[in-house]
Amino acid sequence: MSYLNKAAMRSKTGFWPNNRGTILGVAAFAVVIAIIPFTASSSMMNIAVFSMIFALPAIGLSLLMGLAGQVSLGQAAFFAIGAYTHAILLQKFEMPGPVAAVGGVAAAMLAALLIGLPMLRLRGHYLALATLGLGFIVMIAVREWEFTGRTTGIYGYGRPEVFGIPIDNNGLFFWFVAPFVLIGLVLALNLTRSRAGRALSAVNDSELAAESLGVNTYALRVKVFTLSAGFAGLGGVFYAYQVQIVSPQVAEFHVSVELLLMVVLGGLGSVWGAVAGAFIVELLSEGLRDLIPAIIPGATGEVQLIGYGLVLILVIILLPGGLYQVVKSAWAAITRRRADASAKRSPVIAAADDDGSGEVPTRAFGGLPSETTAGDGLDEVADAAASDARIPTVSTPVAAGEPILEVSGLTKRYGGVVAVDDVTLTVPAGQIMGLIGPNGAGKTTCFNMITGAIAPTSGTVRFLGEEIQGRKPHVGAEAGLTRTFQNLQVFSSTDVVGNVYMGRYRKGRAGILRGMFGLQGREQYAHEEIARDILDSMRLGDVAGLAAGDLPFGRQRMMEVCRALAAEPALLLLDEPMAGLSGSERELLAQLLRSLRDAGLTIVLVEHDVAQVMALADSVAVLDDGVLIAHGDPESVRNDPAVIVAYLGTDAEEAEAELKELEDQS
Ligand SMILES: Nc1ncnc2c1ncn2[C@@H]1O[C@H](COP(=O)(O)OP(=O)(O)OP(=O)(O)O)[C@@H](O)[C@H]1O
Repeated sequence: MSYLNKAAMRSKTGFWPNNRGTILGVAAFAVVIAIIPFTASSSMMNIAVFSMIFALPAIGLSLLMGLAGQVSLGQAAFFAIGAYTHAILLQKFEMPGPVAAVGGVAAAMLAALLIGLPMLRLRGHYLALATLGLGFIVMIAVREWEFTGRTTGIYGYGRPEVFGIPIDNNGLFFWFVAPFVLIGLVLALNLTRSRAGRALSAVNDSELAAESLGVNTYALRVKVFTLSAGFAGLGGVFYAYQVQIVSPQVAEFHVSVELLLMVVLGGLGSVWGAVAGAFIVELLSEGLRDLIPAIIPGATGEVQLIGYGLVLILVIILLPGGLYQVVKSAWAAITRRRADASAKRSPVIAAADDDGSGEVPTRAFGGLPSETTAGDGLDEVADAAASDARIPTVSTPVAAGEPILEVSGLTKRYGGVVAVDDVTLTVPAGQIMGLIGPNGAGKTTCFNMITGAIAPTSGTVRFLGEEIQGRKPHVGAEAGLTRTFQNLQVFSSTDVVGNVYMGRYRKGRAGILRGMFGLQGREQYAHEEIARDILDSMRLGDVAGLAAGDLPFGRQRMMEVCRALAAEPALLLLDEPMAGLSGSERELLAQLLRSLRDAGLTIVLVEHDVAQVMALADSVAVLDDGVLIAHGDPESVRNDPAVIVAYLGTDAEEAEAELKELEDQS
């Protein structure tokens, strides 16, 4: 099910989540929060307060791990920085509570920014290692530094007051912290559904594809890491208030493990899961505190870590998706049962469930079942498409015939292999250029260098007059250079329309803040409409709501083309877009490409179907062993002896006959 809920987006923009289920969930949570202090015992109240406090860093960690795909093993460091800064500002500088609290959150965010700026440039697990290191540094620093009170810590700064009322019991403190958790939860939920949140999910699925649609992955990750630390810092502020003493214990490794456990137990990628995880781990921690000394006499707090470790291992093995997955599966089972029941009642739906599986195709328009295999029913729709296909908007920043892409001396070496050797080419605007060559000729490497997926060994790439070689793919994408991939790069965590919606990224403006405050509903809705229109134009409207990973290969390829077109590119690089398509799908795509070219779009087409390239392209460039051996109009390239020999590895006359035969066959 797509996050993009049209009706909800039409009706609502603003702070509160724009999804009925979420609003109900938040309202129910608010009611539970209101009731707990009246019903819980004093020991349960204590657990509830700490659950609320730790829910804040857990929400932050859930955003970082679930959304941005980055692991932090030192969330406790930011929690501790928040707690210490708050306590120091209160006690040593006698600042008012709210100012000290803002200082605590700001200090945690600043520390994250300083760590994140260098670390998030690196790929892999560097952030996890850096945050682990930071955790130890913070713990040792506060333990050794006179200013932070060494092992004794900071204390004697008094309890908070709200409108003159001292917050001096667990019930009041629970209500004091609860609104912040509730607001934090709503902000985080809004973020997961926002343009920025969806971009982060896309980055998790395929960083290359997301970058190629204009997503600056580095900047987004730094922002989410900083935001995540802000949540941790706020948790630290409340912790300092609640325990009334901030000592080095707060920065210990086991606090980071506890937070990690909350997020994993709740379910990575689910903000609700992080909050539920906080309650469960606090209960578990209380249970282990009693259980472990009973099993192992004389056991200390360190042994409790073993308990956490065991639970973490068990969850990863038995419940890799955490509680979130359990709830999701249960909900899916309930809705399936409901669908079964209504199918029995409705003869129309029963007829649609023709395989008797009980699974009725979703969004089945125009009589096509949604899970068609490549080619099923497409012959007719391809014919229909010939007359009524709507053309996605294209941008035409330069006049037809003017150079839009200039590649000069482009070279890529991998050790002794020269994948691309001194290629110089100019692509004029408003034309289709075919880039062909035998396997391993260097076509994809050329695309990768032009788009920034890899840096050239030497040479320049100018797009719209700007040199972009060696820059990250989002730089070219922002300027209107979009591509598809030979090896499909599907955003499998979302549905088909969600994939194409991501193509609209460069046309959107809403950032993380607007996303968190839900101030982008209209923009999101408009982009979803465009995404659906593009899917319709490629006859994929019937599968818009399906999980992208469930589509047959050919339709995934078409979806990638739709996604690239959604970006309204000025230059579109297509890497073997016809591979795996049925005959009718190829025809539909060829037709679309012609129409797009006529509308002003410049296209570079890498394709093994030589006949299609010759029929479609205004000019053809031929690579062989990384060297550009021919470039010109299709007819002259077709008859170029060097091309014939390179392609077929035989003498020119024989090769020409073979080529003709191949073309006839295809
Ligand atoms: N990362 C890499 N490391 C080493 N060699 C590479 C790397 N990537 C590509 N190559 C080599 O560079 C050459 C060009 O590869 P490339 O994938 O660009 O060719 P291609 O024309 O796209 O081929 P195909 O039509 O089969 O997709 C090949 O010899 C390939 O083995």
